[in-house]
This record gives sequence, C-alpha cells and structure tokens, in this order.
Amino acid sequence: MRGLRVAVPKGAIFEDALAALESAGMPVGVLREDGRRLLYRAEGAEFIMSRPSDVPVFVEHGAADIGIVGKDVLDEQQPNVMELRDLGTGACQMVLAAPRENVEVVRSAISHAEVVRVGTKFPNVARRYFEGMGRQAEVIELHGSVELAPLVGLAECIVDLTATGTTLRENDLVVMDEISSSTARLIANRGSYRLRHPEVAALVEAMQRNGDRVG
Ligand SMILES: Nc1ncnc2c1ncn2[C@@H]1O[C@H](COP(=O)(O)OP(=O)(O)OP(=O)(O)O)[C@@H](O)[C@H]1O
Ligand SMILES: O=P(O)(O)OC[C@H]1O[C@H](OP(=O)(O)OP(=O)(O)O)[C@H](O)[C@@H]1O
Repeated sequence: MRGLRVAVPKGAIFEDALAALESAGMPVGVLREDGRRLLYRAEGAEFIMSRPSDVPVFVEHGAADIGIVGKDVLDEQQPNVMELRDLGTGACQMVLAAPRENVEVVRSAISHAEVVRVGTKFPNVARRYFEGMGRQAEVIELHGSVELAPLVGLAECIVDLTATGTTLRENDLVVMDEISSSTARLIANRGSYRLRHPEVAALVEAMQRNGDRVG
C-alpha cells in the first residue's frame, strides 16, 4: 500500500504546513527543493503541491488522504471532509472593509437594506454574512487583489482576509466588521480516515505531541 498522500498548500501557509508535517515525522525535505514538480514520492508518504483553495477538492475526492488548508477555505467551500486538528498557524481574519471615506455611506446603505456590491474571493461567506443580517448583496467574485474593487468602482466594499492589516492600510481601507477568524486545519478524506485510521491517528497524535512544529 502506498504511503498517505498529503495535499500541501502552496503560498502563505506552505512553510507552516511543512513544519507541522515535519513535527509528525513526515519526510517533507523533498518539498523544499526548488523546481516545478507537483507530485513527490518519499519514504512512506506522497505529497502533492496544491493551490490552497484546491486542497479540499483533492481531499474530498480521495485523490489525497489528508491535507492542510485555512479554515476560511473550509467555511467557503464546506467540503465533505473530516477536520482533524487546528494547527494554530496562518492566523487571519475575514472582514468586511470599505474605503475610509465611504464607511458611513456603506453602513447607511446596509442599514437601509439597499443592495451593496461586495468584491470577494469568498462569495458563499459574503452571501451568508449579508443574509445573516437579513440583507442582500450583489457579490462580485474576484480571484485576488480584492482590495482593488472599491478603489476603482467595481464594488462599495469587500469581504476579504486580513492578517497584519498592511494591505488594507496601504489601500486606505478600514475594517467595518469582523466576520470570522481562521487558522490552518488538518483535514482528511472520510474514507481514508476510516480505512487508514492507524496511520492518520498516529500522525495527528504526533503533531499534538510535538506542538505542530519542529524546534
Ligand atoms: N496574509 C496572510 N497571513 C497569514 N495567513 C494568510 C494570509 N493570507 C492568507 N492566509 C491564509 O493562508 C491561506 C492561503 O493563502 P494564499 O494567499 O497563499 O492563497 P491564495 O493564493 O489566495 O490561494 P488560491 O489561489 O488557491 O485562492 C488562506 O486560505 C488563509 O488561511
Ligand atoms: O493583512 P495583510 O498581512 O496585508 O494580508 C492580507 C492580504 O493577504 C491575502 O492576500 P494574498 O497575499 O493571498 O494576495 P491575493 O490578493 O492574491 O489574494 C489577503 O487576501 C489580503 O489581501
């Protein structure tokens, strides 16, 4: 039987994901090599390098047994996977934000139940947030640089992630509301969790024992 196949997110949480896997004794060294390989086979494990938002897709379909992904992505996609562990890393907040000079206009539009345009990479989260307030939004889906939307008249506000606050600040946007918090999570395919339980459980236990990080 092949080793567990792990979906590793490229990008912001890549290094923390490697540290968590390494803390559980997984041979992730090969992933630190430069290059364009996307599938690595190591002793007792396989790794796929995935776009962060595709990690739940690989895991839900069983193309990967486990994966690491931000809670924000799980909130958006609500995939049918097991969430095994909060790794505590990759902390960020999902917020409603708007240009400093438009905050009151946007607030007033929302309170008067006017339809506001919201730019976001998280259309389901944004829709649920507005519905939760009994309000409607026209959700405009983007795939990056979401902060641009209200600066160029594509939307009045955004629903996006913030961590240090630098991107909001440098684009003169301010937080109007905090929607949720996110950290990286270890997820598993439901079938793999059952059929390969000893391996998956040992991995989770090792992460727990070693505090998700090496050193
Ligand atoms: N500035 C940040 N600081 C800390 N964690 C972040 C930050 N931005 C995003 N994250 C976390 O890291 C995850 C991956 O973010 P990243 O920016 O690497 O993905 P992405 O390139 O937007 O992904 P995709 O292209 O698949 O949508 C996010 O889902 C979130 O959980
Ligand atoms: O508060 P900060 O520390 O500035 O981080 C927040 C930024 O990080 C993420 O963007 P990312 O780097 O993924 O770029 P993107 O615009 O392509 O999504 C997020 O979408 C914000 O734009």
